[in-house]
Amino acid sequence: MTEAHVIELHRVAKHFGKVEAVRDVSLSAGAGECVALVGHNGAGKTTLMKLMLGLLHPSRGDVRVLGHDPCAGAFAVRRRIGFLPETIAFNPALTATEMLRFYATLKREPRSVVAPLLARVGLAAAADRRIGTYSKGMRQRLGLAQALLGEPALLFLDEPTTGLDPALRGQFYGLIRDLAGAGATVLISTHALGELEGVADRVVILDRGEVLADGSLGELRRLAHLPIRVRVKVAGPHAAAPAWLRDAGQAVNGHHFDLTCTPDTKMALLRRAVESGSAVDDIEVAEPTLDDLYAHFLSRGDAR
Ligand SMILES: Nc1ncnc2c1ncn2[C@@H]1O[C@H](COP(=O)(O)OP(=O)(O)OP(=O)(O)O)[C@@H](O)[C@H]1O
Repeated sequence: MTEAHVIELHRVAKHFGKVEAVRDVSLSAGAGECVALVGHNGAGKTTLMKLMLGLLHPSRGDVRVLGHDPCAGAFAVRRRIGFLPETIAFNPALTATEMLRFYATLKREPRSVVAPLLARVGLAAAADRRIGTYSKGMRQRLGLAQALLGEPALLFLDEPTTGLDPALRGQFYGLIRDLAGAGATVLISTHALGELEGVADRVVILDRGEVLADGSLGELRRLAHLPIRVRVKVAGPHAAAPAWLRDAGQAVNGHHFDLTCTPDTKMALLRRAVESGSAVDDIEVAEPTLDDLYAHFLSRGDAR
């Protein structure tokens, strides 16, 4: 196995009876890479993760994880993998320390790893409280601590931020960035492309079991070539606005014109607005959001 191939899927398909959950998917991930699997409900994200975890056999194609067939179930490979499932149920009567010690035993890790791990996910102060008293965010961090047992080389996180508030989500992603920075390969599945800026090195957009797009957010933005929206506020009424603005823009509420441009024409448009002097009061530039990007690729999928 080379560094470039911590995960390698070649033309993988998975059928459940007549349901084609995954169709002809090829993807790879290298050491230290954080890859997001993004797609609506039923797109095939969990199925793909289960295939990589060796919990499902592919109907077709080849899956290699850390250089091995995950279905072989070799303990030496499994112990290098961490998994945070979409829903994880802990015994509410146990404390976080007791629960993690139990998981540490399963992974053949010493008990001494538990306290530092709980501190790492911000649960040191609550380590000896029963899990039944934990908030959703605390349970999620405990789930992450469980996944981090044994310093895994490969982490699978299935919709890890569902139900977390923005501050906790930020902390969670901070931890994930640190792990990837330390060389772990991280695979995150999510519905929310919008929260992946600065987190994922690569985004794989899935739809009905197929890969619609695979690249960094920058690459996907370039590929989509979505328009940039520019809103210009004029000093007086619409009719008194400079002629170029009345020709190129769409008049909206009161003193505004909406225009669109591309990355190539943006600066020329802004210069023109600035050169209009006191006739222009303000300029707002709205780059396409990640949600716009997601909608764009999904609409291309619909056109197939
Ligand atoms: N064990 C199974 N038996 C039958 N169908 C299944 C099974 N597991 C998954 N599917 C189907 O495969 C498709 C993909 O499901 P999967 O859970 O992988 O999607 P997902 O992208 O993870 O969705 P979600 O975001 O809702 O978790 C769905 O149509 C689902 O109903």
